[in-house]
Amino acid sequence: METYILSLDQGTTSSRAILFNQNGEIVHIAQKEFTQYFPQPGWVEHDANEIWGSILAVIASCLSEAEVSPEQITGIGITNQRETTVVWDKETGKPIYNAIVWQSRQTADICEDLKEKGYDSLFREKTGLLIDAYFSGTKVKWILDHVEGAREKAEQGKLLFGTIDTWLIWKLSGGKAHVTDYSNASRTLMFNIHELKWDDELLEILGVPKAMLPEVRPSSEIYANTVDYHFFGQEVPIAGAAGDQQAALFGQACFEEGMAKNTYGTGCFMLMNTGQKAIKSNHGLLTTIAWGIDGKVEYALEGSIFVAGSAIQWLRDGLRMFKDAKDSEAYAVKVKSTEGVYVVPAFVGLGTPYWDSEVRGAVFGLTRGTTKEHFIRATLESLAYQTKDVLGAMEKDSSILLKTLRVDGGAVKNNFLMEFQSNILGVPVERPVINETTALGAAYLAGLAVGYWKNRAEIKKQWNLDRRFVPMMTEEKREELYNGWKKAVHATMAFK
Ligand SMILES: Nc1ncnc2c1ncn2[C@@H]1O[C@H](COP(=O)(O)OP(=O)(O)O)[C@@H](O)[C@H]1O
Ligand SMILES: O=P(O)(O)OC[C@H](O)CO
Repeated sequence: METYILSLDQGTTSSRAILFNQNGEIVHIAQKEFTQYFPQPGWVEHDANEIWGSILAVIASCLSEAEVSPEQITGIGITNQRETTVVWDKETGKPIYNAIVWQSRQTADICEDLKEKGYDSLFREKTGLLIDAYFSGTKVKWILDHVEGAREKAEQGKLLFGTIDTWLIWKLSGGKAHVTDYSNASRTLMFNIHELKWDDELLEILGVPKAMLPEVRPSSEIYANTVDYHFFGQEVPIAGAAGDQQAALFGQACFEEGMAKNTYGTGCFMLMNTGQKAIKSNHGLLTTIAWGIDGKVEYALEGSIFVAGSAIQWLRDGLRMFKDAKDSEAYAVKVKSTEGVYVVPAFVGLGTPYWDSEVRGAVFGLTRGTTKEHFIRATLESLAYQTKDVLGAMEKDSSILLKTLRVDGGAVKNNFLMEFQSNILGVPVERPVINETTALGAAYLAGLAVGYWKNRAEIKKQWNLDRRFVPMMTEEKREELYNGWKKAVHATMAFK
């Protein structure tokens, strides 16, 4: 009987169930989208029960479409949109408010207040993060402040908090396990990443009772079995969990210090493994836990780019320049260069290393000769320049020089972009055969816990190269182009 690992990838817009075999190959994928709620400008919420329903639906369709029975599943790995916050009633299992999504800005005022009180460096020091509405801590506070009677119930231990991994493990185990893993805990603004425990001082400042927090566990471990009715009469071990970006770092087999991956989706998330060292950033990066495994935790530096693939969607839907994102490549290669055109897609501000939420997008260098092709090429190039900005910050903070960059996500199919990325970084860019690195990472974490794979050395061998892009540009050209980008970004930030 063939056996598999089932990976549950709970993302911001859809839930997916992916079956992997022992070679780390995809056997089947099932996917389901769910509702996005925008109750006020800048707010983003999900219905945690709808997410749970979407997970049950994709599990059922994945198994039935692949004709795989539950007893063939050796273990389940979970990976999730990070920071998104759920608070629910321990008795009834009902969420007391919608899940507040990582993108949501509804706690910006709470953050301003904390910053005014001078708490920034304390949070930075202990959690590796910045005080920002992005992270879970102020979202929990918001729910406790806004739902009647919630704080009192939380203090009595009647409410539970969890990021999406915690919520799903709790549901799958029929309420047996209230746990999270180190990588997810490190995104909450409440977890001390050096002492590896919930931080009493920060909890006090945020007004979050400790009783509602999950137990923090390794990323690769059996947390509980599923209750059998979810799996048609079979109990299956839930054996691993990690936040989606950290899971992708694992799925890309970036196990050694200095190895990095960049995911090109709606935005870009770039993570560099820094081993057992938590490196403090002076250049606008986050320090985060990559995973907890083999009795220790390993850390990463992380940079965020808010607009990447969504700039290509803007060309497609906003400017109607083409019908399909993939057409951008054919247009870009019709011209030899952008002829000095730069697009700075700061539609929602700029992330690492600028952290400027007020700035908005701009275009520079237009002439009478500028064509659609130049415009498209310049927009694609902006993804690569932003990635170079992040890498520059990483190299300065870590003193590690990157040898190669591993890439994944929707936009890496664009060969022009990948060639340009390698040229502008001056290092090779490696695209793996399996682009579903997030789900694969979670499968590996679970598989290691149940002995489906022996160790990381075995996993490393399964990483297969699809294509390697090597730099062909001269150092002078690279500098000239990148200097142009830096001038464009600084001019954009000056225009407010
Ligand atoms: N060939 C391509 N060239 C450039 N961008 C692309 C290409 N194919 C997809 N994209 C972009 O990639 C993004 C989708 O990637 P995906 O990893 O699915 O994103 P997410 O997980 O953030 O939803 C879209 O924003 C799309 O515009
Ligand atoms: O769901 P994704 O892939 O957009 O990822 C969201 C990130 O984890 C947010 O930090």
